[in-house]
Amino acid sequence: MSDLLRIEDLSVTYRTEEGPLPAVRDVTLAVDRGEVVGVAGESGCGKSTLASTILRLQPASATVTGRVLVDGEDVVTMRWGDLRALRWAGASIVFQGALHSLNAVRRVGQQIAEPIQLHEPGVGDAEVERRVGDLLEQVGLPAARAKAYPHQLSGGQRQRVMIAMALACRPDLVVADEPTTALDVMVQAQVLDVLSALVRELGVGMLLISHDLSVLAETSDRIAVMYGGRVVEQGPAAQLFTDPVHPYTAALGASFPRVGDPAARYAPAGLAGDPPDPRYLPPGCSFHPRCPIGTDECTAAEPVLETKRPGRDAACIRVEVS
Ligand SMILES: Nc1ncnc2c1ncn2[C@@H]1O[C@H](COP(=O)(O)OP(=O)(O)OP(=O)(O)O)[C@@H](O)[C@H]1O
Repeated sequence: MSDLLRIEDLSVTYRTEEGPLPAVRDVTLAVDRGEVVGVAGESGCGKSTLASTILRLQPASATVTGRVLVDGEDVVTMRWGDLRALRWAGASIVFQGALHSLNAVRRVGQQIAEPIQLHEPGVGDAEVERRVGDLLEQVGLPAARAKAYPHQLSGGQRQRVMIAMALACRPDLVVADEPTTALDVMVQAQVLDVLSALVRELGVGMLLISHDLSVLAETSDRIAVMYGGRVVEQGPAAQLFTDPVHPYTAALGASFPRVGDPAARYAPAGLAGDPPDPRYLPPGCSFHPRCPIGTDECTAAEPVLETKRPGRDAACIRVEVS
């Protein structure tokens, strides 16, 4: 129970005009201090829903069951006052597309200072300025860039500013949802290196979300792979990438070239078809219609996530325990 983040049996269902849409189903996951846990999967598998629910930023149309414990406190049932205190200071989030969310008419230093001024009103101006300079240097930018406006920075530099903002109040936990997707692959790798090194150095825990398994293999300690709203495999990052247990992980890993390869693609090349619509999940294993080793047996029941090899969990009846 000492995990910084502990997600237990989390399910998130959206109300839609066409009926309930179960975006996240029975997810259990933990992140410790100084640890980077990657969450991988194709578009629509529930990664962003998971990320937003951790800080209770999910839309009002979402019904949440299960628990999201941050430092032992359940975010799902937390009172608003405690939730406000938690955001930024206890846990912060870097969103997908954050690149465009900086205010164009304010200097980036002012924007990094804002969460500090809001959450730590006792900190004086000189100290705030010093911390902003330190944060910029930590993310690999000169402190003097605090005076720059967003348009004076490159995409990679702006993303570094977003990371500095996320770290401004010294949170214990950072949730990063596709933080570098808009950047070219070389810059992506640099920004992620900075981010994961900082997380380890500062003892922060990070949940890093990406559709690209190779990116996660380079930066995470452990990885959870999602499909159809569920975790279908989890284990140590390097092993999961080089020696996948679940056929979906294997397909996902084979589809993405390593970080830095300019030929990076965004769809699993070896996999026919699309991920399922969560409203109309196929019976049994939701991956079976696309699975290279699926049989009729796979349609009978949804496979449970179980330990197949030491430290390696997968939800697939076609994989023997060994
Ligand atoms: N506000 C919403 N209302 C209804 N359905 C939603 C809402 N947000 C997401 N969904 C649906 O929930 C499912 C999971 O979406 P989510 O964005 O969490 O997946 P994702 O893996 O992060 O994909 P992406 O990388 O494309 O954002 C999808 O079927 C999506 O259409």
